[in-house]
Amino acid sequence: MHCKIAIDGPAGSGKTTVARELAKRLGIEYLDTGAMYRIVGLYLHNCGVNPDSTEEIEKILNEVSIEYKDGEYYLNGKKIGDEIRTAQAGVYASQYGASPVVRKFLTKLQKEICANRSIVAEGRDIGTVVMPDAQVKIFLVASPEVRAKRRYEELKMKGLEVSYDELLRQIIERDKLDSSREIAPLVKAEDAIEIDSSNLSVEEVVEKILEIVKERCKLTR
Ligand SMILES: Nc1ncnc2c1ncn2[C@@H]1O[C@H](COP(=O)(O)OP(=O)(O)O)[C@@H](O)[C@H]1O
Ligand SMILES: Nc1ccn([C@@H]2O[C@H](COP(=O)(O)OP(=O)(O)O)[C@@H](O)[C@H]2O)c(=O)n1
Repeated sequence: MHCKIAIDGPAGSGKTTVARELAKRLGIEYLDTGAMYRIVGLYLHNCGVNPDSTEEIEKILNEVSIEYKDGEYYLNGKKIGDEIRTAQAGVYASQYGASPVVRKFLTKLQKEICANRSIVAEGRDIGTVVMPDAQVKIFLVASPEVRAKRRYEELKMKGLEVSYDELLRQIIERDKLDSSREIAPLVKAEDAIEIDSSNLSVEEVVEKILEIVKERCKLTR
């Protein structure tokens, strides 16, 4: 039986770090759905598409192909790099991620990737929309200040010029956008287990989730 693990939560709560480590230890696939929203958001922004225009978005997405191979993403055959990891790309992902057309396009792809395999998928609507039948659903949270500090350290390490205050403002704005949008909002799934990582190390979060996985997925590792 496949083991499906959904990790949802706001920006900087630790989803990517924890999901990657879990997938590695369990020897199963991993999917970062946020990267897909960043790819589409950045592309639509660069095409000058109005986030509110369904027609314009539909027209562009009809000519877009996104592939996911061995943990790498390709947009129209071109491998995606760190250009999607900027704070601004996260803002575009949020802006265009509120469009029903973008969500339909990406959710279909995400469901195809998650089908018929054990996988750890992370994002905002995995436990509610992409993998509602996941045996393990985690809602990973942390205070906005802790999340902004983590994102600040992360981007600084990448050599990017960032301001903590600006990151905090963007994180609070994205939280609001993500949780208040009409379609597939960031909400805790009824059967999700909430974990606050504000005062936990990565290892402590991973261990907590592994315990739940072993119980629900009957995995030995
Ligand atoms: N529990 C934690 N304690 C300290 N730092 C963390 C923790 N979880 C994640 N981080 C760090 O915070 C930054 C953001 O984590 P990330 O996994 O990208 O969050 P998300 O995917 O939820 O946006 C990364 O640099 C990561 O190493
Ligand atoms: N399943 C998902 C994943 C991301 N997103 C959107 O994409 C944005 C960027 O997602 P991300 O996971 O890369 O962002 P971080 O949490 O890493 O900052 C989020 O703020 C959401 O607006 C979404 O709507 N649904």
